[in-house]
Amino acid sequence: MSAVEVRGVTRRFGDVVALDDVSLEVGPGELVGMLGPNGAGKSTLLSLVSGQRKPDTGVVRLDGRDPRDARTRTVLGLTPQETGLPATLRVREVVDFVGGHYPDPVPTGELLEQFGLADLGKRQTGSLSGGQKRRLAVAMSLVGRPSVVLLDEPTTGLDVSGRTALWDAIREYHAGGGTVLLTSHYLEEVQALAERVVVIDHGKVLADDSLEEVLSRVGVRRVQLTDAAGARQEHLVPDSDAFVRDLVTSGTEFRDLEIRGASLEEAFGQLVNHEAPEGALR
Ligand SMILES: Nc1ncnc2c1ncn2[C@@H]1O[C@H](COP(=O)(O)OP(=O)(O)OP(=O)(O)O)[C@@H](O)[C@H]1O
Repeated sequence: MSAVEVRGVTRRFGDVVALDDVSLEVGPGELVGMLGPNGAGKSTLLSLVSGQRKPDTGVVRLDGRDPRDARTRTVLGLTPQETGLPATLRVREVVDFVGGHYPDPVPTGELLEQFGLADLGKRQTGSLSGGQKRRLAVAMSLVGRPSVVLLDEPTTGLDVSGRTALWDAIREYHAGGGTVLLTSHYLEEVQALAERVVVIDHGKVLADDSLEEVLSRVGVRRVQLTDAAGARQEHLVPDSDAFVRDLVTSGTEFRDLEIRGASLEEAFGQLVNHEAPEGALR
């Protein structure tokens, strides 16, 4: 049985089609990264999987059951994009409160230790830095020993060491058999963590495969050259051999030709800008 199943799901907000016939399955123990530009539909998808919203059409299952049923959600941990922590409650109190909703929570001290928050247990959450709040928000998603965790941009706003520490915590959870579906704007984050990447734009799944496979299917090459006027030009092309043949045939003057594979950012840009070569995507 899939940990997460989304089948033929459409969700509109007024005239906006946030999700357009989306299907996605995440198996138990998988770690899937969801990428897409602002407004692509990622958070909407997570809100359906976590039972906060209902699809207009289609089916959403969490652990084989309806996520709108509170009993289903005892298997779920969630870090939304923004967490409204009660400012006057202490860190320990907030973790105790969330853990109290689950049958077998991780002891609060243990969890705070794991997330480098042990010294902050008595602090009111309103006094935490943005990065500390973010760490607490991710820690809270794991307090109930969930089998599935949804993380919406878990490391946004964190410095490099904070990000690395959270990656380690996510990896540890995953190594223990946990299923993770996360969104990110950091391609390096998806590359560092995910085995599989789902690219969404305008409410549609553009690609769903291993990161390497997605990149190779995009197959973008970056060609740089200096033209007759001495200006450096850059072209992102699907077939650099054909591009150079055409260049030479056309008699255009150039020098200092350089060709290399595109970076992740460039490849992702091609994917979501619909500039990918015909047939490049599934
Ligand atoms: N409650 C709402 N009311 C109206 N429109 C909404 C609502 N929630 C989302 N939308 C719209 O649905 C689309 C998808 O939004 P969503 O938040 O799912 O995108 P996202 O991929 O998570 O973006 P981001 O990376 O910026 O978080 C957007 O056009 C957004 O404006």
